[in-house]
Amino acid sequence: MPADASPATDRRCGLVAIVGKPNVGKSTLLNALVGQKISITSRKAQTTRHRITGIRTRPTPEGGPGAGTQFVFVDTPGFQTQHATALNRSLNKTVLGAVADVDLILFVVEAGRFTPADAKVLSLLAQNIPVLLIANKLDNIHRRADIAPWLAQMQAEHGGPQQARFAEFVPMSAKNAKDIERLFAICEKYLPQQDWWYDEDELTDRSEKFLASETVREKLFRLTGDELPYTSTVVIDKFEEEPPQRKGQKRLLRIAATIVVERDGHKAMVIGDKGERIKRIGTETRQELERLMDCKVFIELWVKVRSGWADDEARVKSFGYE
Ligand SMILES: Nc1nc2c(ncn2[C@@H]2O[C@H](COP(=O)(O)OP(=O)(O)OP(=O)(O)O)[C@@H](O)[C@H]2O)c(=O)[nH]1
Repeated sequence: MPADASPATDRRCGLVAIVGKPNVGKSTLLNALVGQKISITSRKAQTTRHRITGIRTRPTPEGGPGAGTQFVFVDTPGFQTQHATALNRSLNKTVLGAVADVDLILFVVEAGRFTPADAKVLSLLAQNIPVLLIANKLDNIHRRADIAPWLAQMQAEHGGPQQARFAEFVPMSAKNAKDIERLFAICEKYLPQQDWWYDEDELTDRSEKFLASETVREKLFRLTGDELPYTSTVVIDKFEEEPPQRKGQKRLLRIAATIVVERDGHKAMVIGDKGERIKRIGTETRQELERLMDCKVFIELWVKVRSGWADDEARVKSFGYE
């Protein structure tokens, strides 16, 4: 690096979306790329349209001091759901907005398979953004030679000079550390040269609280489907941290959140039959927060109807931890 060059010129930073039909391995890939702990700060101007699910900053010492690439992974809720309605939901404009102006899209399929559902997801992606075809679960293909004809076919159908839909083809396994390294190296060049938006390793209380409300919100919409209006909100009423009681234990977060809806009907929808749905929202939120923040979580969820029903606020369910 020349002596007068600013470190920022050796930095890259950009938004990456991971999309694909359910069960192709998106969460596994995201976890492998981000690592176990999520580093997140408050929203920055550049990303107000996006919900950040993870950030990974990888220094490149050979580029000089401070050089490296920051990958900012954005959430694509509709693409990530485990339910059959996922594709319908993915048509939602909110979801499409989330991948409309990212720098790179990782389009995940299972190696050796390209189904109509995959084609549907692909058709929803903006044309002007580079898309990498991630042929995941390569370890399930026992003879590597078996994958070659399929890749050749994919190249012919989607990668030819007339139809360069995929910028690159990446056969890999999200469970293989070497493949993840290789994927980083491939992705890097698609992110613009600019300074990082986030500190390399920042994690604040405020951001954890933000992450908690975003996670409840995500589970809420994922588990209620299309019917619940996006005007429903989540308010964090309590966010308290207790240090570990003993060595080797994890800290505990006590969280209370209220889901605010507009109508009684929406409240019933959120609560579900015998409280099943809200219980699931709570359980999935707890599991995800425990994984993301490496702690124990105790979460209480309440549902409130916005218009003058404050007194009717019902404690629906509380969840413990072991
Ligand atoms: N053999 C193998 N299995 C994988 C790989 N990646 C993911 N899986 C498995 O595939 C299943 C689905 O993985 P997820 O990461 O939950 O998939 P997803 O696309 O996030 O699924 P949804 O949340 O339903 O959209 C899990 O059982 C994973 O363990 C891989 O590279 N190889």
